[in-house]
Amino acid sequence: METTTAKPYVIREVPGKGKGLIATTKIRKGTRILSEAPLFKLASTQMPQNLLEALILAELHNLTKDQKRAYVALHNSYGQETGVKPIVGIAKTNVLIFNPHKPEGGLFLDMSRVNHACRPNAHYSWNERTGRLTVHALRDVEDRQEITVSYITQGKPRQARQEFLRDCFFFDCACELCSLPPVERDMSDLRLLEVAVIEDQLGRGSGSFHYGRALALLWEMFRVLEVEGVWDQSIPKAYFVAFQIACMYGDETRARVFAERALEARVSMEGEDSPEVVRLRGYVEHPSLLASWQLRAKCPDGLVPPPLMEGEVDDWLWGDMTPEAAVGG
Ligand SMILES: C[S@@+](CC[C@H](N)C(=O)[O-])C[C@H]1O[C@@H](n2cnc3c(N)ncnc32)[C@H](O)[C@@H]1O
Repeated sequence: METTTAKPYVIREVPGKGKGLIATTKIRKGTRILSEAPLFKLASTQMPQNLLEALILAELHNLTKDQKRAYVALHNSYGQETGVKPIVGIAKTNVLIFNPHKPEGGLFLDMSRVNHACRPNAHYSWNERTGRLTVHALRDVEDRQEITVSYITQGKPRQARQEFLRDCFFFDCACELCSLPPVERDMSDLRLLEVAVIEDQLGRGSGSFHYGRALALLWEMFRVLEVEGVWDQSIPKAYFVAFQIACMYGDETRARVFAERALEARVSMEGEDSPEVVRLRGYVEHPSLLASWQLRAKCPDGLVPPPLMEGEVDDWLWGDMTPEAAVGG
Protein backbone atom coordinates (compact mmCIF):
# COMPACT_ATOMS: atom_id res chain seq x y z
CA MET A 1 0.00 0.00 0.00
CA GLU A 2 1.26 3.47 -0.88
CA THR A 3 1.14 6.07 1.88
CA THR A 4 1.63 9.73 1.13
CA THR A 5 3.66 11.87 3.55
CA ALA A 6 2.37 15.31 2.53
CA LYS A 7 -1.37 15.77 2.07
CA PRO A 8 -2.17 14.87 -1.56
CA TYR A 9 -5.13 17.28 -1.61
CA VAL A 10 -6.27 20.82 -0.89
CA ILE A 11 -9.62 22.00 0.47
CA ARG A 12 -11.37 24.19 -2.10
CA GLU A 13 -14.76 25.42 -3.27
CA VAL A 14 -16.47 22.88 -5.55
CA PRO A 15 -19.28 24.24 -7.73
CA GLY A 16 -22.68 23.38 -6.21
CA LYS A 17 -21.26 21.50 -3.21
CA GLY A 18 -19.57 24.04 -0.93
CA LYS A 19 -16.01 23.07 -0.06
CA GLY A 20 -14.45 19.74 -1.01
CA LEU A 21 -11.13 17.88 -1.24
CA ILE A 22 -9.27 18.25 -4.54
CA ALA A 23 -6.31 16.00 -5.42
CA THR A 24 -3.05 17.86 -6.01
CA THR A 25 -1.36 14.86 -7.61
CA LYS A 26 -2.33 11.56 -9.19
CA ILE A 27 -3.34 9.19 -6.38
CA ARG A 28 -3.13 5.48 -7.10
CA LYS A 29 -5.81 2.96 -6.12
CA GLY A 30 -5.20 1.68 -2.58
CA THR A 31 -3.24 4.74 -1.43
CA ARG A 32 -3.98 6.07 2.05
CA ILE A 33 -5.09 9.63 1.29
CA LEU A 34 -5.86 10.75 4.80
CA SER A 35 -5.31 9.53 8.36
CA GLU A 36 -6.90 11.81 10.93
CA ALA A 37 -7.48 11.77 14.70
CA PRO A 38 -10.78 13.29 15.88
CA LEU A 39 -10.79 16.84 17.18
CA PHE A 40 -13.13 15.44 19.82
CA LYS A 41 -15.50 12.53 20.32
CA LEU A 42 -19.18 12.58 21.26
CA ALA A 43 -21.12 9.69 22.78
CA SER A 44 -24.01 10.61 20.46
CA THR A 45 -25.52 13.57 18.62
CA GLN A 46 -29.07 12.27 19.25
CA MET A 47 -29.98 13.93 22.54
CA PRO A 48 -31.82 17.08 23.71
CA GLN A 49 -30.24 20.21 22.20
CA ASN A 50 -29.25 21.83 25.52
CA LEU A 51 -27.44 18.66 26.63
CA LEU A 52 -25.63 18.29 23.32
CA GLU A 53 -24.68 21.97 23.36
CA ALA A 54 -23.20 21.61 26.85
CA LEU A 55 -21.12 18.60 25.72
CA ILE A 56 -19.85 20.44 22.63
CA LEU A 57 -18.95 23.56 24.63
CA ALA A 58 -17.01 21.42 27.10
CA GLU A 59 -15.05 19.86 24.19
CA LEU A 60 -14.44 23.23 22.49
CA HIS A 61 -13.10 24.58 25.78
CA ASN A 62 -10.13 22.16 25.49
CA LEU A 63 -9.22 23.21 21.95
CA THR A 64 -6.75 25.82 20.68
CA LYS A 65 -8.00 29.09 19.16
CA ASP A 66 -7.23 27.85 15.65
CA GLN A 67 -9.11 24.60 16.24
CA LYS A 68 -12.13 26.50 17.58
CA ARG A 69 -12.03 28.74 14.53
CA ALA A 70 -11.82 25.74 12.23
CA TYR A 71 -14.82 24.17 14.03
CA VAL A 72 -17.11 27.19 13.65
CA ALA A 73 -16.09 27.51 9.98
CA LEU A 74 -17.40 24.00 9.18
CA HIS A 75 -20.50 23.49 7.09
CA ASN A 76 -23.86 23.62 8.91
CA SER A 77 -26.82 21.96 7.19
CA TYR A 78 -29.26 23.11 9.88
CA GLY A 79 -30.67 26.50 8.86
CA GLN A 80 -32.26 28.99 11.27
CA GLU A 81 -35.73 27.65 10.49
CA THR A 82 -34.83 24.32 12.13
CA GLY A 83 -34.30 25.96 15.52
CA VAL A 84 -30.98 24.12 15.86
CA LYS A 85 -28.23 26.40 17.19
CA PRO A 86 -25.24 26.74 14.80
CA ILE A 87 -22.76 25.24 17.27
CA VAL A 88 -25.00 22.16 17.55
CA GLY A 89 -25.88 22.11 13.83
CA ILE A 90 -22.17 21.96 12.95
CA ALA A 91 -21.73 18.86 15.13
CA LYS A 92 -24.89 17.23 13.76
CA THR A 93 -23.71 17.90 10.18
CA ASN A 94 -20.13 16.72 10.60
CA VAL A 95 -19.79 14.20 13.43
CA LEU A 96 -19.03 10.86 11.86
CA ILE A 97 -20.36 7.72 13.53
CA PHE A 98 -17.52 5.20 14.14
CA ASN A 99 -19.61 2.08 13.85
CA PRO A 100 -23.13 1.82 12.37
CA HIS A 101 -24.27 -0.19 15.40
CA LYS A 102 -23.32 2.43 18.02
CA PRO A 103 -24.12 6.16 18.30
CA GLU A 104 -20.55 7.23 19.24
CA GLY A 105 -18.70 9.39 16.72
CA GLY A 106 -15.97 11.96 16.18
CA LEU A 107 -15.48 15.37 14.64
CA PHE A 108 -12.74 15.43 11.97
CA LEU A 109 -11.66 18.70 10.35
CA ASP A 110 -10.42 17.43 6.97
CA MET A 111 -12.84 14.51 6.68
CA SER A 112 -15.73 16.95 7.31
CA ARG A 113 -14.90 18.56 3.97
CA VAL A 114 -15.17 15.39 1.89
CA ASN A 115 -18.26 15.45 -0.33
CA HIS A 116 -20.46 12.53 -1.25
CA ALA A 117 -20.71 10.62 -4.55
CA CYS A 118 -22.88 7.55 -5.13
CA ARG A 119 -19.98 5.94 -7.05
CA PRO A 120 -17.11 7.44 -5.03
CA ASN A 121 -13.38 7.25 -5.70
CA ALA A 122 -12.45 6.86 -2.03
CA HIS A 123 -13.54 4.93 1.06
CA TYR A 124 -13.37 5.99 4.71
CA SER A 125 -13.21 3.82 7.79
CA TRP A 126 -12.67 4.32 11.51
CA ASN A 127 -9.74 2.33 12.90
CA GLU A 128 -10.49 1.47 16.53
CA ARG A 129 -6.93 0.21 17.12
CA THR A 130 -5.13 3.36 16.00
CA GLY A 131 -7.88 5.80 17.02
CA ARG A 132 -7.74 7.37 13.54
CA LEU A 133 -10.03 7.72 10.58
CA THR A 134 -8.52 6.72 7.25
CA VAL A 135 -9.48 7.44 3.65
CA HIS A 136 -8.14 5.22 0.83
CA ALA A 137 -8.42 5.59 -2.94
CA LEU A 138 -10.87 3.04 -4.41
CA ARG A 139 -9.58 3.74 -7.91
CA ASP A 140 -6.91 5.94 -9.44
CA VAL A 141 -7.71 9.60 -8.73
CA GLU A 142 -6.37 12.06 -11.28
CA ASP A 143 -4.59 15.29 -10.38
CA ARG A 144 -7.21 18.05 -9.74
CA GLN A 145 -10.06 15.54 -9.52
CA GLU A 146 -12.38 15.76 -6.51
CA ILE A 147 -11.95 13.10 -3.80
CA THR A 148 -15.36 11.72 -2.81
CA VAL A 149 -16.70 9.09 -0.44
CA SER A 150 -20.16 7.57 -0.08
CA TYR A 151 -22.31 8.73 2.83
CA ILE A 152 -24.52 5.69 2.18
CA THR A 153 -23.42 2.34 3.57
CA GLN A 154 -25.37 0.17 1.12
CA GLY A 155 -25.91 0.36 -2.63
CA LYS A 156 -29.47 1.53 -3.34
CA PRO A 157 -31.32 2.55 -6.51
CA ARG A 158 -31.22 6.25 -7.37
CA GLN A 159 -34.54 7.32 -5.85
CA ALA A 160 -33.79 5.64 -2.50
CA ARG A 161 -30.31 7.24 -2.47
CA GLN A 162 -31.73 10.67 -3.24
CA GLU A 163 -34.38 10.36 -0.49
CA PHE A 164 -31.80 9.20 2.05
CA LEU A 165 -29.42 12.07 1.25
CA ARG A 166 -32.23 14.63 1.34
CA ASP A 167 -33.59 13.34 4.67
CA CYS A 168 -30.26 12.88 6.43
CA PHE A 169 -27.93 15.43 4.78
CA PHE A 170 -30.37 17.99 3.28
CA PHE A 171 -28.97 18.03 -0.24
CA ASP A 172 -29.98 16.89 -3.71
CA CYS A 173 -27.22 14.66 -5.02
CA ALA A 174 -25.98 15.66 -8.44
CA CYS A 175 -23.12 13.15 -8.63
CA GLU A 176 -22.08 11.42 -11.86
CA LEU A 177 -24.16 8.30 -11.19
CA CYS A 178 -27.30 10.30 -10.31
CA SER A 179 -26.80 12.46 -13.42
CA LEU A 180 -26.66 9.59 -15.95
CA PRO A 181 -29.08 9.82 -18.89
CA PRO A 182 -32.46 8.19 -17.96
CA VAL A 183 -31.87 4.92 -19.84
CA GLU A 184 -28.43 4.33 -18.30
CA ARG A 185 -29.77 5.38 -14.91
CA ASP A 186 -32.59 2.82 -15.16
CA MET A 187 -30.13 0.09 -16.20
CA SER A 188 -27.96 0.95 -13.21
CA ASP A 189 -31.01 0.82 -10.90
CA LEU A 190 -31.96 -2.59 -12.26
CA ARG A 191 -28.46 -3.92 -11.59
CA LEU A 192 -28.44 -2.53 -8.04
CA LEU A 193 -31.87 -4.05 -7.42
CA GLU A 194 -30.64 -7.39 -8.71
CA VAL A 195 -27.70 -7.26 -6.28
CA ALA A 196 -30.08 -6.41 -3.40
CA VAL A 197 -32.38 -9.32 -4.33
CA ILE A 198 -29.43 -11.76 -4.42
CA GLU A 199 -28.12 -10.45 -1.08
CA ASP A 200 -31.56 -10.96 0.39
CA GLN A 201 -31.85 -14.47 -1.03
CA LEU A 202 -28.42 -15.39 0.29
CA GLY A 203 -29.18 -13.90 3.70
CA ARG A 204 -32.54 -15.61 4.11
CA GLY A 205 -31.96 -18.78 2.22
CA SER A 206 -28.45 -19.88 3.12
CA GLY A 207 -29.90 -22.74 5.19
CA SER A 208 -32.06 -24.05 2.37
CA PHE A 209 -29.74 -23.79 -0.66
CA HIS A 210 -27.51 -26.44 -1.93
CA TYR A 211 -23.92 -25.32 -2.27
CA GLY A 212 -23.85 -25.11 -6.07
CA ARG A 213 -26.92 -22.84 -6.08
CA ALA A 214 -25.41 -20.50 -3.46
CA LEU A 215 -22.19 -20.29 -5.51
CA ALA A 216 -24.22 -19.57 -8.66
CA LEU A 217 -25.98 -16.68 -6.92
CA LEU A 218 -22.68 -15.29 -5.69
CA TRP A 219 -21.13 -15.60 -9.12
CA GLU A 220 -24.10 -13.71 -10.62
CA MET A 221 -23.77 -11.00 -7.97
CA PHE A 222 -20.06 -10.44 -8.69
CA ARG A 223 -20.81 -10.34 -12.41
CA VAL A 224 -23.48 -7.66 -11.94
CA LEU A 225 -21.27 -5.64 -9.57
CA GLU A 226 -18.50 -5.75 -12.18
CA VAL A 227 -20.79 -4.58 -15.01
CA GLU A 228 -22.05 -1.80 -12.71
CA GLY A 229 -18.43 -0.78 -12.03
CA VAL A 230 -18.76 -1.19 -8.27
CA TRP A 231 -15.51 -1.32 -6.36
CA ASP A 232 -16.30 -0.48 -2.77
CA GLN A 233 -16.85 -2.28 0.50
CA SER A 234 -19.64 -4.37 -1.01
CA ILE A 235 -16.86 -6.39 -2.71
CA PRO A 236 -15.00 -7.57 0.43
CA LYS A 237 -18.38 -8.04 2.12
CA ALA A 238 -19.59 -10.27 -0.72
CA TYR A 239 -16.36 -12.28 -0.67
CA PHE A 240 -16.81 -12.72 3.06
CA VAL A 241 -20.32 -14.10 2.51
CA ALA A 242 -18.84 -16.46 -0.09
CA PHE A 243 -16.21 -17.47 2.47
CA GLN A 244 -18.89 -18.16 5.10
CA ILE A 245 -20.91 -20.30 2.70
CA ALA A 246 -17.84 -22.31 1.64
CA CYS A 247 -17.06 -22.80 5.35
CA MET A 248 -20.56 -24.08 6.03
CA TYR A 249 -19.87 -26.87 3.56
CA GLY A 250 -16.39 -27.54 4.87
CA ASP A 251 -14.88 -26.54 1.48
CA GLU A 252 -11.57 -25.35 2.88
CA THR A 253 -9.79 -24.70 -0.42
CA ARG A 254 -12.50 -22.45 -1.80
CA ALA A 255 -13.07 -20.81 1.61
CA ARG A 256 -9.41 -19.81 1.71
CA VAL A 257 -9.54 -18.26 -1.78
CA PHE A 258 -12.68 -16.27 -0.90
CA ALA A 259 -11.06 -15.11 2.36
CA GLU A 260 -7.90 -14.09 0.44
CA ARG A 261 -10.02 -12.02 -1.98
CA ALA A 262 -11.92 -10.37 0.87
CA LEU A 263 -8.59 -9.64 2.55
CA GLU A 264 -6.96 -8.21 -0.58
CA ALA A 265 -9.92 -5.86 -1.16
CA ARG A 266 -10.04 -4.78 2.51
CA VAL A 267 -6.30 -4.04 2.55
CA SER A 268 -6.67 -1.72 -0.44
CA MET A 269 -9.66 0.04 1.20
CA GLU A 270 -8.50 0.21 4.83
CA GLY A 271 -4.78 -0.60 4.99
CA GLU A 272 -2.77 -3.31 6.75
CA ASP A 273 -3.44 -1.86 10.21
CA SER A 274 -7.23 -2.23 9.94
CA PRO A 275 -8.73 -4.54 12.60
CA GLU A 276 -10.90 -6.10 9.88
CA VAL A 277 -7.75 -6.92 7.88
CA VAL A 278 -6.20 -8.60 10.91
CA ARG A 279 -9.40 -10.63 11.44
CA LEU A 280 -9.53 -11.69 7.77
CA ARG A 281 -5.86 -12.68 7.79
CA GLY A 282 -6.68 -15.09 10.60
CA TYR A 283 -9.40 -16.69 8.45
CA VAL A 284 -7.11 -16.99 5.43
CA GLU A 285 -4.67 -18.95 7.57
CA HIS A 286 -7.32 -21.00 9.43
CA PRO A 287 -10.75 -20.99 7.70
CA SER A 288 -11.98 -23.53 10.25
CA LEU A 289 -11.85 -20.78 12.94
CA LEU A 290 -15.18 -19.52 11.61
CA ALA A 291 -18.06 -20.47 13.93
CA SER A 292 -20.16 -21.86 11.07
CA TRP A 293 -17.39 -24.18 9.91
CA GLN A 294 -19.01 -27.36 8.59
CA LEU A 295 -22.27 -26.39 10.30
CA ARG A 296 -24.28 -28.25 7.71
CA ALA A 297 -23.96 -31.74 6.37
CA LYS A 298 -21.72 -32.09 3.35
CA CYS A 299 -23.34 -31.47 -0.01
CA PRO A 300 -24.67 -34.56 -1.79
CA ASP A 301 -22.29 -35.87 -4.48
CA GLY A 302 -22.66 -34.06 -7.77
CA LEU A 303 -23.67 -30.74 -6.19
CA VAL A 304 -20.22 -29.78 -4.93
CA PRO A 305 -18.23 -27.91 -7.59
CA PRO A 306 -15.13 -29.78 -8.73
CA PRO A 307 -11.73 -29.51 -6.98
CA LEU A 308 -9.07 -27.00 -8.03
CA MET A 309 -7.41 -27.48 -11.40
CA GLU A 310 -4.11 -25.73 -11.75
CA GLY A 311 -4.15 -22.42 -13.62
CA GLU A 312 -7.94 -22.20 -13.73
CA VAL A 313 -8.72 -20.54 -10.43
CA ASP A 314 -11.78 -18.61 -11.55
CA ASP A 315 -13.31 -21.52 -13.49
CA TRP A 316 -12.71 -23.81 -10.58
CA LEU A 317 -13.83 -21.31 -7.95
CA TRP A 318 -17.33 -20.97 -9.24
CA GLY A 319 -17.80 -24.43 -10.73
CA ASP A 320 -19.71 -24.70 -14.00
CA MET A 321 -21.81 -21.55 -13.77
CA THR A 322 -24.62 -21.19 -16.24
CA PRO A 323 -27.51 -18.69 -16.20
CA GLU A 324 -29.80 -21.71 -15.44
CA ALA A 325 -27.79 -22.50 -12.32
CA ALA A 326 -28.15 -18.92 -11.09
CA VAL A 327 -31.93 -18.80 -11.45
CA GLY A 328 -32.81 -22.40 -10.71
CA GLY A 329 -32.36 -24.49 -7.55
C1 LIG B 1 -19.95 16.93 5.57
S1 LIG B 1 -20.28 18.27 4.51
C2 LIG B 1 -19.12 18.08 3.22
C3 LIG B 1 -18.29 19.32 3.02
C4 LIG B 1 -19.06 20.55 2.65
N1 LIG B 1 -19.26 20.62 1.20
C5 LIG B 1 -18.39 21.83 3.13
O1 LIG B 1 -18.47 22.85 2.45
O2 LIG B 1 -17.82 21.79 4.22
C6 LIG B 1 -21.80 17.72 3.79
C7 LIG B 1 -22.46 18.76 2.94
O3 LIG B 1 -21.75 18.95 1.72
C8 LIG B 1 -22.64 19.13 0.62
N2 LIG B 1 -22.50 17.98 -0.29
C9 LIG B 1 -21.81 16.85 -0.08
N3 LIG B 1 -21.89 16.04 -1.14
C10 LIG B 1 -22.67 16.64 -2.05
C11 LIG B 1 -23.17 16.26 -3.35
N4 LIG B 1 -22.86 15.09 -3.93
N5 LIG B 1 -23.96 17.12 -4.02
C12 LIG B 1 -24.30 18.32 -3.45
N6 LIG B 1 -23.87 18.73 -2.22
C13 LIG B 1 -23.07 17.89 -1.53
C14 LIG B 1 -24.03 19.16 1.23
O4 LIG B 1 -24.36 20.51 1.52
C15 LIG B 1 -23.86 18.40 2.54
O5 LIG B 1 -24.82 18.73 3.50
